[in-house]
Amino acid sequence: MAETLLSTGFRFDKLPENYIRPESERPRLSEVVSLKVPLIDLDSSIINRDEIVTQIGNACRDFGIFQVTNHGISTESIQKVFTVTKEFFQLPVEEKMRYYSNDPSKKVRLSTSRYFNVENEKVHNWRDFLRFYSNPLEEFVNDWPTNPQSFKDVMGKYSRESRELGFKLVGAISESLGLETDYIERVLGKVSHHMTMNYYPACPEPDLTFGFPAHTDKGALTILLPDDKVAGLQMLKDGKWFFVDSHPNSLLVNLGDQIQALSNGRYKSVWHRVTVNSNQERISVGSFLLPANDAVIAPAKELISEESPAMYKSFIYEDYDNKILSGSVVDEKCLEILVFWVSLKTQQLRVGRSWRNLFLVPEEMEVHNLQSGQIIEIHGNLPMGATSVGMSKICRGATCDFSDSETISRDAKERSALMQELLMAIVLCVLFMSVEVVGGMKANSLSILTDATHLLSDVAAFAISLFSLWASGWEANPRQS
Ligand SMILES: O=C(O)CCC(=O)C(=O)O
Ligand SMILES: [Fe+2]
Repeated sequence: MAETLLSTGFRFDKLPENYIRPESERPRLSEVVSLKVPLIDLDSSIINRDEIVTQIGNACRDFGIFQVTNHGISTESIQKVFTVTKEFFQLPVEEKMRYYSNDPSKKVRLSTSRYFNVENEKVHNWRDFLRFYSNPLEEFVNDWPTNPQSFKDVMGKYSRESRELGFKLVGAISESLGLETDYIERVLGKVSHHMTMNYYPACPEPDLTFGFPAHTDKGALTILLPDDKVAGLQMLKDGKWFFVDSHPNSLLVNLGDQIQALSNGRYKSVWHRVTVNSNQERISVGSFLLPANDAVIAPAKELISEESPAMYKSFIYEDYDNKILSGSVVDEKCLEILVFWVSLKTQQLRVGRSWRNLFLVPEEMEVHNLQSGQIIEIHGNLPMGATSVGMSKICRGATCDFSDSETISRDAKERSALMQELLMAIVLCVLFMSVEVVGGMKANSLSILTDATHLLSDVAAFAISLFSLWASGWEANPRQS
């Protein structure tokens, strides 16, 4: 196990084979430029609260990530968090290994790469991390590291402060959606709070790997202490990756999947990733607000209307979390699994049988009225350069059963059968058309020739339908939903 940790003091001069990403998945560092994300001053004695709420709402809508200043956490407290983090990763390996585990359900856990079991990964990421539960503090603090000595004091204080700040922000986010201030907090229930200390050592070949590959955060809200001296955090905006420029003494706030679901997709959990650096290590500390395991997450009914139907099926957070921890949605946004996908594929296709009258009539898609047990579409929404498998799923009541290879293949079979029928219709039309063209010319009959052109328009219509069916099998990605 120890050999998988990176924070051993050993300096590699070449990237080990099992960290090298395939060509198409590499970070292309030289092509990425910086982007300033909105910077919001939370001092309500200077700025009117309504204005703060509006700014937060705009940032959530347009970026899914923003920075806050005057957040109430002292620079000294933040500095101490960085120092403790650095000291922890500098501890001798044997000392750190007391906390090492590959089991993602552990409440205090040092590990490496992503959150899942590193043994199941094909390609690792250039990152070690310590993740620990932090709420209620009394329940978990005893199991936290005792070394460095100030660990419990510093991290206990910061976790309490950042959690409180998280709740304030969640309140403002609720208001910005036109909901009651405590709406999101009520839905999240007895919120869990986790902290993660990330350590990205200097990397010999940063162009070939990631510190943390593209992902969205699974919870409601993340408050991140970014390393403002060493760049690394990138976000996806309008299909392009940007380095996030962080303002000194500010905290980065990014939305997680649960806010995307609760807001019925008005706000998006932001795709982000971390790249590494050839001569400098990088540190960051995340503070994660997560729903209670039994919280039922669904789009707020106030945000559902005729024009804006429910985009997500309701689900129980624990099922969602288990799906992520299983590692089976690596590189995908798990939330997209719950999307009601309004497209030709989920609309009922009624196919007229006559070769002249073959047509596709989409029946009313009753997104709001989908009952438990009905098939909804899942589609993996992948970061650029990654590959995915299209998926379908069946939801039972509020919970969702995520296993669906059967439905995937049934769906693909249906599509392929329809495509064959359309193809047959096109062939028949072209045959008849050819006969009519030849016959019409021989008989000098304008009416037969006109009928042939009519057939040509049918062929065009079938071809468009065929294309639509084919395209409905494409998978979504961060650029195209
Ligand atoms: O290290 C960073 O800047 C980001 C880390 C992150 O995205 C996470 O812990 O979820
Ligand atoms: Fe993250």
